[in-house]
Amino acid sequence: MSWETRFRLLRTSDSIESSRRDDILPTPPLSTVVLKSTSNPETNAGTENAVTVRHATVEFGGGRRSRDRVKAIDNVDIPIRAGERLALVGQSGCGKTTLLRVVAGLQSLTSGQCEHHNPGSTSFVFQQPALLPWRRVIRNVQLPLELQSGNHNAVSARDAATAALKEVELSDATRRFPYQLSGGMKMRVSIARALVTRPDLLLLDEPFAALDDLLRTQLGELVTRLWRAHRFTVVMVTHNISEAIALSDRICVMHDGRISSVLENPVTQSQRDASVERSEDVRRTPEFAEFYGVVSDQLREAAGT
Ligand SMILES: Nc1ncnc2c1ncn2[C@@H]1O[C@H](COP(=O)(O)OP(=O)(O)OP(=O)(O)O)[C@@H](O)[C@H]1O
Repeated sequence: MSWETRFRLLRTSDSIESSRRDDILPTPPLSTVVLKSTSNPETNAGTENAVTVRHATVEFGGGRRSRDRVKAIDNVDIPIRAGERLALVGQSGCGKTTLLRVVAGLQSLTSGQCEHHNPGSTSFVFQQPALLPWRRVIRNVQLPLELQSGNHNAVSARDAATAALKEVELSDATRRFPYQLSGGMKMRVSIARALVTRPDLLLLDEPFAALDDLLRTQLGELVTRLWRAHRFTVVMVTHNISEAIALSDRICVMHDGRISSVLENPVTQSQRDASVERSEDVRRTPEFAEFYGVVSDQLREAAGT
């Protein structure tokens, strides 16, 4: 089955399919997933939500033996506002990645709904950049557009890839192969590849976890700059509280498959329209320290420690 066909098979779980998408796409090797979206004015009335997750439950494994079944997420309700940056935090195994995969349309639900309200595309950035080693940087970035159009030599795709690489400050590396790049450069290529389709929704699954602190901060600032420029909706999984505070508008604390609290982030809200570029400046503010304490307390409370 060609990648193009596989991508067409992926779609949002408006009415949830029972077929396992995992069977279609065992480990997505690309960071970009294009989704068809639905628009339902009734369910989005009076709101500006990009996605609404309702009573979402995902159960894995066990067959008929209920004791072997795992509820990765359990009756989760979360509206994701258009243009916001939502961070998912919580202990390992609490269901963050599963929820993100549900939003991406990569994970079918056992029950409940995930509805995308606005037409547009969704891009996914994984922890591993997963670049195709035989393709030069520019052709890696072009790939989602080629898959969308079926045209492998479109000048427009090359132009869009060139522009996306400029945005991530990699104009000098367009002709290189992935093996010629550092870890941070590979991640920037992955971000450029995610942005080249001009997504409405950007999903990040611990994208910087494998990188050192400085690089992590710089890439976080890059994502903030890109978000300011394009105002797409961002949902990000992270284990790092500082990163969640620096890069989100709301923080969703999860525990044991459930959402235990959703916190409005006062730090980025006060900085939202200010031109604070260096996240170190944000991290030094008293608001940051105070909110860090609030998020830590919520995580501890959720875990009962
Ligand atoms: N494909 C699967 N088959 C069986 N169980 C799964 C599968 N995927 C996830 N799980 C289980 O579902 C639960 C939630 O997993 P998930 O990966 O969503 O957690 P997480 O919060 O992202 O964890 P981490 O922070 O360690 O990445 C865990 O108990 C996990 O073992």
